Amino acid sequence: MNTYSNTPWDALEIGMEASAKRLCRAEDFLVYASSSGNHNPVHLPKGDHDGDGEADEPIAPSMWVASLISAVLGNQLPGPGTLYKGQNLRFLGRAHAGDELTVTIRLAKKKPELLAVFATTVTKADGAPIVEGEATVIAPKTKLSFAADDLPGLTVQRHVHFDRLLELAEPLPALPTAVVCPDDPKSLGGALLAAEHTLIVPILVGDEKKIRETGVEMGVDLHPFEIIDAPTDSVAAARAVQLVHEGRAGAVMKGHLHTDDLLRAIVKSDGGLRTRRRLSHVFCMDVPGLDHLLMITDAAINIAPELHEKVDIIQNAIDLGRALGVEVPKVAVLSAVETVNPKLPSTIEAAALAKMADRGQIRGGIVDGPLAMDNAVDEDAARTKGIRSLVAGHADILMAPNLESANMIAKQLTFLAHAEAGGLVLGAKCPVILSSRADDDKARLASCAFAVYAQGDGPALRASGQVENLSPTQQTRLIVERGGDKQVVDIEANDHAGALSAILGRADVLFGGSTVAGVGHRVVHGGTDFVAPTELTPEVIGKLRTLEPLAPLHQPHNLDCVEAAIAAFPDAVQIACFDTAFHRTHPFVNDTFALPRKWFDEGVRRYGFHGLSYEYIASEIARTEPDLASGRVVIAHLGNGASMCAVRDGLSVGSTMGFTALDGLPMGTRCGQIDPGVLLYMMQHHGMDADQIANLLYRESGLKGLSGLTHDMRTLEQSDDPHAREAIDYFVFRIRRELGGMSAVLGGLDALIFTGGIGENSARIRREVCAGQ
Ligand SMILES: Nc1ncnc2c1ncn2[C@@H]1O[C@H](COP(=O)(O)OP(=O)(O)O)[C@@H](O)[C@H]1O
Ligand SMILES: CC(=O)OP(=O)(O)O
Repeated sequence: MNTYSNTPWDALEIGMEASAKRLCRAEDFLVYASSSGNHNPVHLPKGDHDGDGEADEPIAPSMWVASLISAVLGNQLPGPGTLYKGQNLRFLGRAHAGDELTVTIRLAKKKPELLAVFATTVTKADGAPIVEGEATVIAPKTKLSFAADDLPGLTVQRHVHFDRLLELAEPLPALPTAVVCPDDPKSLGGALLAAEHTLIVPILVGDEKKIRETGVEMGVDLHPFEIIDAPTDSVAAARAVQLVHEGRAGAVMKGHLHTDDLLRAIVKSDGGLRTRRRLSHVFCMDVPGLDHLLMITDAAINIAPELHEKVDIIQNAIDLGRALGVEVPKVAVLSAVETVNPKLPSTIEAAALAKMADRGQIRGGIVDGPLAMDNAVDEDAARTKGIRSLVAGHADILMAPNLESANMIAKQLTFLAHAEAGGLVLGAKCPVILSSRADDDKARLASCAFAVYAQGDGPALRASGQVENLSPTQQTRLIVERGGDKQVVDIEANDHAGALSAILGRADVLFGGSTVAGVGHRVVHGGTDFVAPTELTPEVIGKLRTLEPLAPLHQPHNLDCVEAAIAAFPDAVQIACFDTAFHRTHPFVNDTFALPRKWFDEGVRRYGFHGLSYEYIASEIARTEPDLASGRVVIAHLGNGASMCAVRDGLSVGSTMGFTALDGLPMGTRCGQIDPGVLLYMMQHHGMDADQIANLLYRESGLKGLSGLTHDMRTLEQSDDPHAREAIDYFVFRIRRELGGMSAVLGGLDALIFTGGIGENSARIRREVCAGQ
């Protein structure tokens, strides 16, 4: 508590000084406007000072700045008991929100009858004075002190989080949205308002006559909008669902129809928008005074969810939180108390949910419970109760025990704490915007903005491409895909540096006008040192170069590209993501060779590769097949390089590739698993040196070596040559053998997933691998 005491008139001495610093905040200007009644827009956030239609930065009201002088006089010198007699002011400059101001007063004169005259100045951080003047005060006669914290707190009813999200969402691509039955002014107005703010492109689905009549009644022009005539509510809902299937809509918005009618079309098992996730509703609330968004779930759909349903409800909310920019959302599973009590079933479920999250059954956030409302959102309450938790006091998401309690929390916040609420239904193939008749414009816009975030997968892909046939004997080609349009361009390039410069040459055509802020690189080998994405400094590049002998087909080219990209974009941040990193959760038995220990310690171990591919697949499993996220999964990445990975609970527990990307499955030109005795034989009986053996194993073996024809699976599949057939048979045989071994390691198998050029495209290989399984 701040206690101030004064200096009575008798003790004041000429030259005495006091000062205070104060950061100007937009809230201060709002409080001033409210208490003084001065609503001059130049002092208000978002005010338009010059009438050009654009919001200007608010200017601190001069009398508010001057009031800071009175604070120093009243609190410090002379302090409590001081009364103004007069103050003259000269305003020399202006302050804005964000400026730090320093107020200084200096006693210039003492006069009879307790009068004291102070020179007063207010300066900005750069020392420039913005106010100068002189204060004459009646100083206190006797010693006094007071406690500042005795004042009541003030909360300004602003919704800064929504304002910020809307500002950030408006420049994003507008989301094509099927608006179902917008045939009353509220729902049509909400859709048109969101379109005006470039959040959605509405497709109006419903009774066309009624929609047009509503447009006339509201005096709005509906020409720019597509209207799809659907005579009844249920036909309109079904048509909206169809628009999503056709890829024409990325969200559905409820208009003037019963929520049940809309949801019935969405959850329809045949042709609806169901995923394996349960549908749930999330309220996102901007609560005045709270420094972050607060999400509450489920206040609208699941009445009394059971444990497994709560898993989906939490996961939906975490996914939305992440889409809204909360990196690791903190989830408080609420009950009436924060200890597990068998008489309160919600406490037992909360504890189970927290444990499930620890074990990876809920992902992407931190889940803790049971927590009571006070210690979920208030740090002091959590501290007082001695709760040690990353969530307590800081919850982003409140998971309520049931619909009634969630609904009450959300409504209390809206109507008692003046929160603004937007909401979405999640868990379907696309977000469903459910606004309520009570929503104001900001709430409606926020719900649409949430849908834009929920539907966007972070940064948008503007173009992709690859270089093919990088060899002196073939015509090298650059293939670029952009918005469904594919272009194939012949390029002059014999090596990776040439290929990269061809790519960079196109970058300007593709992204003209944009600057490159960052470049992400796949780097195959991270060794023991690099287990997470790492910025590529000269020192890091040096260390990665030492790993080139362990991945001669990849590492040197990866690093050549890094250096070419640094030269092309010197100001961009360059990040390496490692193929080995995902496998660092392997148990020792997978990673070691049965060699003397010193070799393991020196880094001679099974690293495993294709980790970026496996990590992506694992994240997609969690997103699209949550039931499998904690399952036993084998992923077969079958491309020119080929390997398999055993995944349990989303983590790699084994890989067929080893110290180098040679081991395991046979590949396009690599041998895969081989008896090391073969290499000794080659050295001892054929006099082959390391380079010759490396060339044989990396470039002349695998499908190419066995078939004697080509490394390319497409050509082998079309060939009648028996050696081609045998090469494919060997490929399939080794995959099946590894699959058996991995299933044993996992203690069973819940799913086998294929990826890579062969895995994705060759139905024949998939069929032969799975035959009889
Ligand atoms: N339709 C297809 N049928 C069979 N194999 C295919 C098909 N399309 C691509 N492939 C094979 O995929 C392999 C290349 O896989 P890919 O993952 O693109 O390569 P990389 O490992 O070099 O990234 C080649 O053997 C190619 O023949
Ligand atoms: C590690 C590896 O083999 O990679 P790729 O499949 O790209 O050759």
